[in-house]
Amino acid sequence: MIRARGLTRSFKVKRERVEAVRGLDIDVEPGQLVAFLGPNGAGKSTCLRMLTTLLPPTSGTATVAGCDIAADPAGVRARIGYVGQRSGAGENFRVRDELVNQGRCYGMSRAQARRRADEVLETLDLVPMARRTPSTLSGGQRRRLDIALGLVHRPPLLFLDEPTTGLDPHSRASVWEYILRLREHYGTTLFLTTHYLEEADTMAERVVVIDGGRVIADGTADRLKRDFAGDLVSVVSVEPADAVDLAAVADTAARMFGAGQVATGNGGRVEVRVPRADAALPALLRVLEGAGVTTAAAETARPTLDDVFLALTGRSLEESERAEEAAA
Ligand SMILES: Nc1ncnc2c1ncn2[C@@H]1O[C@H](COP(=O)(O)OP(=O)(O)OP(=O)(O)O)[C@@H](O)[C@H]1O
Repeated sequence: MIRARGLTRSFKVKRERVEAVRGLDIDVEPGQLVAFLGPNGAGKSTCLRMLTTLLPPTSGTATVAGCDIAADPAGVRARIGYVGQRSGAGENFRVRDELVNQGRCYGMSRAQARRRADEVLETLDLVPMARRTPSTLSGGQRRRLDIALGLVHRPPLLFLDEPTTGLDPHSRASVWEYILRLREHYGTTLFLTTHYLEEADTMAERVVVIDGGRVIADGTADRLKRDFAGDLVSVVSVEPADAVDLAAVADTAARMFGAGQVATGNGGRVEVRVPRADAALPALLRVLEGAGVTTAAAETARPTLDDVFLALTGRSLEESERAEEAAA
């Protein structure tokens, strides 16, 4: 459904050159739900805008829904839907008329466009809002209208740029319900961007992590966690922090388990990342006991996609988002 090779885009800002996307290679099979995950400015929207023909690449090639983005952009546009970050709906027409107008833009007859508008209103549970103007809708309803607008011409492939950003948790869950429904009922291929880690984790079958314009990881959330993060085992000793050499204990543990990350911290805490916590915890406790450390508490945690991002980049995606929000 999508095949991109070496897709690159740079911008000139004043005298500086911004490399927004640096050589994107990606293949997406029909029916897949792919989440593009990355921090602000990673290059997600620029990738989407190139794949949807809204922005020409500086170099590279891509075929989307069977059409080449450079040679046949009209063919691409006829076969895809695109829901951008900003709402595509106007303010003057009623919801149903917006959808009918959209159908007409895609060359449908008035009767066809009306029929199709009614179908998408039904699919996205917008029938009660059909006679209202978009400005009277809630954030979540409006987002559903945006998705409906992207679906009027029955595209087999739908791009969504941050479909849930700015929505409250209830509306986010509802938008996801409709996204998943599209896939289940119509087999729509879905390619979306998000910076919500839990969404990418629980909803997408494939997560493509992008940072600094480059894909740095690509796979199922479970696979990425297994390959790049591992389970976290934390053990707290009862000894005062300086009574035992916890760093030496942690080093021993790391050698035993091939641990990815080891940390010893305040309050006599030893943390190791291991492929399997259930196997490592008893052995770690034995190592600690052998070193004369009495354990007060031990716990294990499955990794998150933020742990994957941290392992790959040395930065926490969640923390960088919080810092940006605080600065804004
Ligand atoms: N039209 C433009 N002119 C100049 N620079 C741009 C333009 N569009 C994007 N950029 C720059 O390209 C880089 C990637 O931006 P992009 O919008 O693709 O990131 P993103 O991952 O979608 O971020 P966000 O999550 O904030 O939407 C950023 O450094 C951005 O400032």
